Amino acid sequence: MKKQVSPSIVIDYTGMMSSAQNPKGFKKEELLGLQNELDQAQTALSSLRDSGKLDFSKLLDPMKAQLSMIVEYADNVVSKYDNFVVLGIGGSALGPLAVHQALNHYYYNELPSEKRSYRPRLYVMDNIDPVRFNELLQILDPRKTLFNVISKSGNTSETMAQFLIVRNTLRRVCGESYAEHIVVTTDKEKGNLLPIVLKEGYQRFVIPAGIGGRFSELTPVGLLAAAICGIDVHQLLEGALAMDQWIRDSKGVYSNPAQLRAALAHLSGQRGKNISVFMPYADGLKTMADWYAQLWAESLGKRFDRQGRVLHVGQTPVKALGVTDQHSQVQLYVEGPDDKVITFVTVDKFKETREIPMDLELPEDIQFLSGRTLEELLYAEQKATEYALTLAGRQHQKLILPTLDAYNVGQLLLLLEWETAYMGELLNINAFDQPGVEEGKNGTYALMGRKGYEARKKEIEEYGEVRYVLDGMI
Ligand SMILES: O=P(O)(O)OC[C@H]1O[C@](O)(CO)[C@@H](O)[C@@H]1O
Repeated sequence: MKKQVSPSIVIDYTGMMSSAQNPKGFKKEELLGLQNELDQAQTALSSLRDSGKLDFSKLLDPMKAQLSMIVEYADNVVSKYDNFVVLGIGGSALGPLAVHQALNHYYYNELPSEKRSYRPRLYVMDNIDPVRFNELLQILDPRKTLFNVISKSGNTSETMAQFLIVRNTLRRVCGESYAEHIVVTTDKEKGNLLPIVLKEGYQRFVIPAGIGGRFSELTPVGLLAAAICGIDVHQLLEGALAMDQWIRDSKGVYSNPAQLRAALAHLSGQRGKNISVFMPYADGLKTMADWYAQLWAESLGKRFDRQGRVLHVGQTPVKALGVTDQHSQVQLYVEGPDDKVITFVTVDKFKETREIPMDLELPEDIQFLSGRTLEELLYAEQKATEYALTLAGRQHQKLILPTLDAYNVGQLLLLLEWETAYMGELLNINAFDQPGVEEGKNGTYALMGRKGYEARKKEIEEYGEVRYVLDGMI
């Protein structure tokens, strides 16, 4: 008997399919034509999961057992600190940021303490721009701040640099108790951060070995920051588990949401749509687009297939925001090259409503706004954009969240993670590594003088001895 995941995200893929307005859309049979490959993908992913190589899914349930520890720690520290600062980059920052923005008050940090239930403000320092870094430290009192250093590898230069600066400041300001202001989330056994953690006695949370950074939001990476802000982390996991089960238990492209989304992405890629636009119509989901961009780009942008043949695949993810980008990007989406497939993300019921005041004196041409709501305007704009794209023969689909709450955000995260895994199978690539990033990391080590990288340093310094530069000399 079929079970309903409730309340469930709805995937409306009408705009991808052939219709009177857009005959260029896919026919139902085209998706069914991928079913064999999707079935093979499902079998392959299921054995990967059984063998501990798909832990973003497998460890979801066990993560529930760790939640009480995370929540207990969070509840114990919240009254001691005014600020909670995540230090991390990539998957160690984008997830915490996305969930924070989706589920907390949009101006959470500006709220008076009682409106935050006396919980700390949350900052996510995901870069090493010296101005931003200094300016953050200028506005925070280190004595009232808890820093969460997050690094799966424990080796990332940016995060280590942030950590070293903060540790120095804390030592100077807080003296012997400095270690109480640092909590580290990293691998259980590996990395350069771990020996320091063990030596200096910081509170520690573990990122499971089999979960890569961009798949790690529903581990202590994201759950701790969420629990600190009072987000319902149980519901976040419940939503994720419901989606996980839906995807693992359902068969066939027209039943399985990850198969459907991956199949649509794959077919559109084959038609030369090399760009995947992620366009939420909710400001709370703006940074979800950043999280999705890393997931899609690092997982699927690959030079080789699994047999080592050169492919150079991967759709470029583009982050957009409705309705803001209707006044910036949509012209290009409607009339520019037909190389994009657009995913709208909408919220059926916003947690707030706002009426536009009734004013019968208004000039006739803006009377239509009078007495309506901002959500009505937003929905109308989204639908109108969809229609304009359809008329222009552009493909699009929509993920509809019933509400923007922890349960549905958990579902959304898992859906996007699973469809990425499926897409990796369809492309016959390894979706879980990122060799292209390593080159840059090694180059940085070399240029910064890390031991063992001397030859690389020489190589980089000698590269481009002839330079082409326009420098304003006249
Ligand atoms: O959590 P870590 O190991 O510090 O890595 C941060 C990010 O760097 C990358 O390795 C490369 O961008 C990402 O995959 C990862 O999310």
